[in-house]
Amino acid sequence: MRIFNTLGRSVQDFEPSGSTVKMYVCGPTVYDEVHIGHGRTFVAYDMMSRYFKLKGYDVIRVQNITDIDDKIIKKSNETGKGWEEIVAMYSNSYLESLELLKVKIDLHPRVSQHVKDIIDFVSRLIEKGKAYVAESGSVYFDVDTYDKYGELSNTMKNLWNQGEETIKEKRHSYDFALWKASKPNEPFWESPWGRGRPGWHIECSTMSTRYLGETFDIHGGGMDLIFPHHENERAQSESLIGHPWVKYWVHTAFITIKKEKMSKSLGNIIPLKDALKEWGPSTLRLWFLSSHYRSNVDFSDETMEQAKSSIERFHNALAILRSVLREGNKFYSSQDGIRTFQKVLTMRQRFYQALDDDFDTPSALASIHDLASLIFTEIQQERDFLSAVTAMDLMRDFNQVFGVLDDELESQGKHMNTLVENILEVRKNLREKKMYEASDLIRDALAKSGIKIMDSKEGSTWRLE
Ligand SMILES: Nc1ncnc2c1ncn2[C@@H]1O[C@H](COP(=O)(O)OP(=O)(O)OP(=O)(O)O)[C@@H](O)[C@H]1O
Ligand SMILES: [Zn+2]
Repeated sequence: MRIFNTLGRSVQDFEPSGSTVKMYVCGPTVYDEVHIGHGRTFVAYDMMSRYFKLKGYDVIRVQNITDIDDKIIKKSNETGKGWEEIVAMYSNSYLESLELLKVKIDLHPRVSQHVKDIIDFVSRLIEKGKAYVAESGSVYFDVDTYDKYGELSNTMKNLWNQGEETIKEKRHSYDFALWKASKPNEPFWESPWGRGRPGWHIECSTMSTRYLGETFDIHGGGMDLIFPHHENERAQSESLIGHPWVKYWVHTAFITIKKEKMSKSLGNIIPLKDALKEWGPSTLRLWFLSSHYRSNVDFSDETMEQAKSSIERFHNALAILRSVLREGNKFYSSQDGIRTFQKVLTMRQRFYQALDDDFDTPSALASIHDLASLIFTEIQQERDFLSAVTAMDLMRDFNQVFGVLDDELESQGKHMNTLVENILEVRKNLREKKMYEASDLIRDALAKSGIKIMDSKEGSTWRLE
């Protein structure tokens, strides 16, 4: 498997640190409704984690909720509602939307519940001489102490201007806040440096390390987060732990509207909740995954309609497969059936190769459209068990990663055994009928897909090559 790593800007072999892939993705700041731009990013990481599972890895996925932030305080002042009320309202709505969208996340840590951990993180950075306390009681990270600064985002720190307000008390204009001294009428927490609240970047360093350990495999978010958010996270985390922190930095491109990023602050959003009501989770997910996660996608009703009709097409194909499997001649295959079976195996290979190549979902989807075409023609006419059972298996794999068909079709990642056992039954049957040529064709087709069959007097066994 290969994956694009923003650190190094290249597609690299994916080698997680163990059998569990550990992922952390930056979640939303809950001061407004999440929109389909967020949804796209969350579904992209969901697709990745589903594919890892299909490949046999365990996955632990953490996505934070930013519930302390300037924008939340601003909204609270504007509306007269307490910040807790705002946070409760929008985080509930966010979690409901994720559930409807079938996005599975193991942990949703909140900043407000980790202030102690954050204070501890900041204190240790101060002890190590990487951060300093300013006159106001704010604490800043001393960027000059981290010599890899700028490596992730290709940014020159000197060009980073954070506004005049805090520059006076900072050693360098590019130092960033780890802890912000509170102003009147702002929520605050007690700390060794006086009353204040965490800066933005420190929350992700603290919570990811707390739940995933000192190194983990994937850190994700939208491309807008590469700088300064992820650059700063990396600087403070590696300064504390003293070794490389994240193996693969993965970033998603945007949903745009009239070519402009969909954004709460620009006011051009389609709330995820509304989109779910209008199109339903399957159409939305398929629409998100119809483009590569690193390409921007402009919203249009037309492409959404296309996604909707693709889902119908897949359901029709499934209905045919189910009827062939119900009434078909079980564990038997004709010459034509074997030829069709070979085609299905080629599509299966294309599907996996596409996803192995930096999660190329558009190409993977193209192979499933080809499969549907094959189901509507050859498989429907031949009604052959072997090709139908193999096609059904590929539809299951597709659904496990894309999550757009019936839930009952979700496979558990281990069903490969059942598929090969079924195919071996077909071969056994053909061999008993002395149809050795057909049986050899099946063996050769499987070998091309990396499944080696070993025949002996006791029967046939198999292994993955
Ligand atoms: N239009 C978009 N398309 C894809 N991903 C997005 C989009 N907008 C935000 N994201 C991603 O969603 C996650 C949560 O975002 P967050 O709440 O921090 O958004 P934000 O950038 O503050 O939102 P906004 O820009 O709408 O104010 C981040 O990983 C962010 O990069
Ligand atoms: Zn973050």
